[in-house]
Amino acid sequence: MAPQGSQAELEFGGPLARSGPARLLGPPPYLPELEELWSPWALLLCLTWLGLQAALYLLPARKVAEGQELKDKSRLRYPINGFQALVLTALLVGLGVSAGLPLSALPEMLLPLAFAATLTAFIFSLLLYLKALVAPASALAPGGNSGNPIYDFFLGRELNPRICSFDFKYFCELRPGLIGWVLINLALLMQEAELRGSPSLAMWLVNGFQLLYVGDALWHEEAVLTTMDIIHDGFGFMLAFGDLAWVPFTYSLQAQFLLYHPEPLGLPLASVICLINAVGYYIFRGANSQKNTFRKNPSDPRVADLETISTATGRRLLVSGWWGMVRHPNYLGDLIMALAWSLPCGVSHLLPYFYLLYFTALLVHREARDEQQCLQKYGLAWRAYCRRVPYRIVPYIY
Ligand SMILES: NC(=O)C1=CN([C@@H]2O[C@H](COP(=O)(O)OP(=O)(O)OC[C@H]3O[C@@H](n4cnc5c(N)ncnc54)[C@H](OP(=O)(O)O)[C@@H]3O)[C@@H](O)[C@H]2O)C=CC1
Ligand SMILES: CC(C)CCC[C@@H](C)[C@H]1CC=C2C3=C(CC[C@@]21C)[C@@]1(C)CC[C@H](O)C[C@@H]1CC3
Repeated sequence: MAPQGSQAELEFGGPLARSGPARLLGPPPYLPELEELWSPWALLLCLTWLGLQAALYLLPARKVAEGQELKDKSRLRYPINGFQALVLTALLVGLGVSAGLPLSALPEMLLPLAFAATLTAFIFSLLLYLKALVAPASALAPGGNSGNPIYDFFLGRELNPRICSFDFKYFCELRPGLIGWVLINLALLMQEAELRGSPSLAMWLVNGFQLLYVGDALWHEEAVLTTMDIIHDGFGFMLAFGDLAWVPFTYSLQAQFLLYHPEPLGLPLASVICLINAVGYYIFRGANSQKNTFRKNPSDPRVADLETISTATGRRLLVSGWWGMVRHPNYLGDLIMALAWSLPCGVSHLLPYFYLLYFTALLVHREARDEQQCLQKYGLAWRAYCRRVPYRIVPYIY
């Protein structure tokens, strides 16, 4: 007869008991069959989600912002209503759940949903590639026009593909993926509550931290207009897949892990993790806001006293404040937050640390690309900045 303790464990873990203890070494317990990946319902759900977010994008916006100047000296206009889309989605989901929408069934569909999102991104990128074949040369991205169809399909030929005022890259960068990510997290939290009686503290922390991150990105939506993704990169498979499939399904890995491997977390450790997230967010937001304020209005009293270097373009570079500490203080804050998102999952497995490792690689690569572009833009002034602020992301280390 099984001991009582193990029966109680089954009651709480229920069907999740199949996942067994988290192991770092050894082969994966099972690999999905092809039939487990494909579901027409998942595709329908994925397209409905995109349709809903597109409809919210088209609603009247509190502000319409102008993008950076393009090759032909024109500027595109972008609606600033991403935060509004997040709030309206939350209201719609809340209404749906109270009317019986089985949100907690979503975690069971993650694999076919991720497959459907990848398929959608692939077909969408093919259409974008075809659209770019008839676009004028001035509309092409500097990097995605090599003539090699596979390379151009991957990196994206057209810089700002649009139909009328609907901007596909700007839409995908922030909305379906980021809002989808917090929705998946919420579904995992709800399923944990159903299975174990209430969500664990670790699950609350991961949900709270990542909701703050997504809310912050949508609140400061205008800042995305100055990122290299919008200004420099074409819209091809890499970004479409990244935005629509990679972000929601891999950025939610910590919450996915916690559902299958509950991690007991005491209040003292939880407080330390909250402090780490708060420090990361403070640096991330402080650095991003300081640069955005300075770029919008260098005489703003919050940045007017900071030391700067002049460049031949007429723009100046900050060399004190956050941007005098390292050359990418915002990346440092982002990485500290990434650590805080993994710590609630304990240290028994590498999977919850996947985001931290991938993100470190992404930011190191991104920093190198940005460095290259700044060197081209600012020449000697950039070299002077690098001498003055020698570290890239982590003071005294890198
Ligand atoms: N979670 C995720 O997956 C990802 C998150 N991110 C986050 O998104 C945010 C935006 O990142 P990203 O677009 O890469 O780059 P940044 O916001 O760091 O912008 C880089 C640009 O800032 C300007 N700049 C650099 N140094 C200075 C200075 N000293 N003074 C004034 N301006 C300066 C330059 O542009 P210019 O001079 O033309 O203004 C440079 O090209 C970051 O917080 C990052 O951590 C980014 C990628 C992925
Ligand atoms: C598929 C590849 C491995 C890489 C794909 C990269 C994309 C996932 C990221 C490229 C730049 C991004 C940015 C963000 C999310 C991830 C992607 C799309 C933010 C929106 C995250 C929130 C921040 O506040 C702003 C970021 C801008 C860049």
